[in-house]
Amino acid sequence: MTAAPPLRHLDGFTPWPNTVAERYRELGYWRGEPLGAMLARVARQHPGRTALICGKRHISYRYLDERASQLAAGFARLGIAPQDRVIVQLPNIAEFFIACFALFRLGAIPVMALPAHRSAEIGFFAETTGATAYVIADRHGGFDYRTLARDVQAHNPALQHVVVVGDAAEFTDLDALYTEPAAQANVDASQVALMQLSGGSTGTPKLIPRTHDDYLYSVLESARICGFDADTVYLAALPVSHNFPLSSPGTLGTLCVGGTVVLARDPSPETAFPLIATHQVSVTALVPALALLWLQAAPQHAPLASLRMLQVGGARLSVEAARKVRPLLGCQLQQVFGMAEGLVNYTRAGDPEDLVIQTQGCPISPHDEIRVVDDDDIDVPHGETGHLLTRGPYTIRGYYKAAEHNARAFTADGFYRTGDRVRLTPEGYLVVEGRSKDQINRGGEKIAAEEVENHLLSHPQVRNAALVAMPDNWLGEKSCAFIELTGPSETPALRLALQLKTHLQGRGLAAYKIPDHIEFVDALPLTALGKVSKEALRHRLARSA
Ligand SMILES: O=C(O)c1cccc(O)c1O
Repeated sequence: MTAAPPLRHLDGFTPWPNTVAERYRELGYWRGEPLGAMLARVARQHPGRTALICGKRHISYRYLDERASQLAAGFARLGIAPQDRVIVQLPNIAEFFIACFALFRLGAIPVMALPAHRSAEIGFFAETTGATAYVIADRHGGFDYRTLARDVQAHNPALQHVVVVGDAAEFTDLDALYTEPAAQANVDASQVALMQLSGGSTGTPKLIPRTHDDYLYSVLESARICGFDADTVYLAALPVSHNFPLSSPGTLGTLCVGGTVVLARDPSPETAFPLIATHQVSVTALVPALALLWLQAAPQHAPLASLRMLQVGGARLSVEAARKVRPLLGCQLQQVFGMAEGLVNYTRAGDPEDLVIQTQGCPISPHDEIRVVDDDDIDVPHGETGHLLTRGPYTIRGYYKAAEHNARAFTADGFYRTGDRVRLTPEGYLVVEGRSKDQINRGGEKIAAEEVENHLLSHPQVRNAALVAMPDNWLGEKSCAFIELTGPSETPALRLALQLKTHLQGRGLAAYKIPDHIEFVDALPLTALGKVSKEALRHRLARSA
């Protein structure tokens, strides 16, 4: 016998301090079970049960487990090795799970891109992670991802393999990769399993490394808190790579207890309601904007009799909308306040109606540490509003390869500065009152203001730009860019605004980040310190609304 080599963490990953990690293990939170092994275990328990429903395909646990192993062997043959990063950008189809579990089994690391991402985002992920492969569907939502892959590959020679579900063109056909499984890799559960994406507030997106141990703990505990079991039928309506539908408890939370995941191609009532009826869906998750759409559509449709619970998260749900969930959809509401960096809060079954409607729930774990502080990091009295700081068994200690940013985003003793402003109720539930980070939450899609401003500044006619949130009845917030030009322009404002949007598109920015509204100003208002006053700009928007 040779001794196991000493554990080496991925470069750019910040581990928990050893003593803290030991405590999480002693408590049984970190089980040492990699995500790939979790699937194998559930498949042994429930081989014949349906794991996934994707269109007409019903995929059993046995089949999912086999396909994941076969694809892992195929990925290994391509040369994908443990800890290699692989960008996964797939719609809600079964291959997302087969590919992710294949990578988990190899100890390779899926980077969870969203279908909406374009060359600016994917190029950044490729560059930052040094990914060697990129998994896409040929087309989805009227967009050809192979075109995007060509573009990204041309700029990132390390990205050797593009693996395609569907018509592969010159690339590798995912279906051709299934191979007889070889010996399984030995995956250490304390290693990075996947990378999630931060909504962020900085000039470039941030990547969030999550380990098998911490992610599975959050998923298993979420499943327990939310009452998921083998009879749960979960409808994945939101994009499955997003942290909420992936892990809170989401699709992984369903799969870890032997339930069934129904995949919806899109979250519209027209698509989702028939799926709920046909497959007797018992629970699903939405962002508030979609919940409003469902509430509006419900009276025109047959009752969603099987639906037991609707989870709403990603942005603040209004009290008025929250009150309508039971009368109009006939199910229980659960508020979910979470973040891909870790901390997730749920309202609980059996909570008084008021807590469910008025709060965003309480943390998963008794070992989630919560602080509510003022601008000087001093704790405010219980019940007062302040900045939310947190650390715990599934909250990261650092973004991937971001030492400089990490020094600001975390306290010296490892608390993550969430950028959310909250207060605690007497019961210890959180109420989100706002945020201190420079971000726009557009119906659950987070936009980092600085990122968009940088892209705007690349236009030759733009001297300065400021992106701020604009209240919107439907999405909660939309984005408005205030622009100071380099000089007088001959072009009419409307035409210039369109040119700026086209410019951003041309830079490969995801559509949700393109400003909804553009206003030209002679000079951006400044604070006493000479910084652009976003406060003044927001005021201006409120006045003109
Ligand atoms: O990122 C989020 O908004 C989010 C919301 C609910 C639950 C989660 O896990 C999340 O990451």
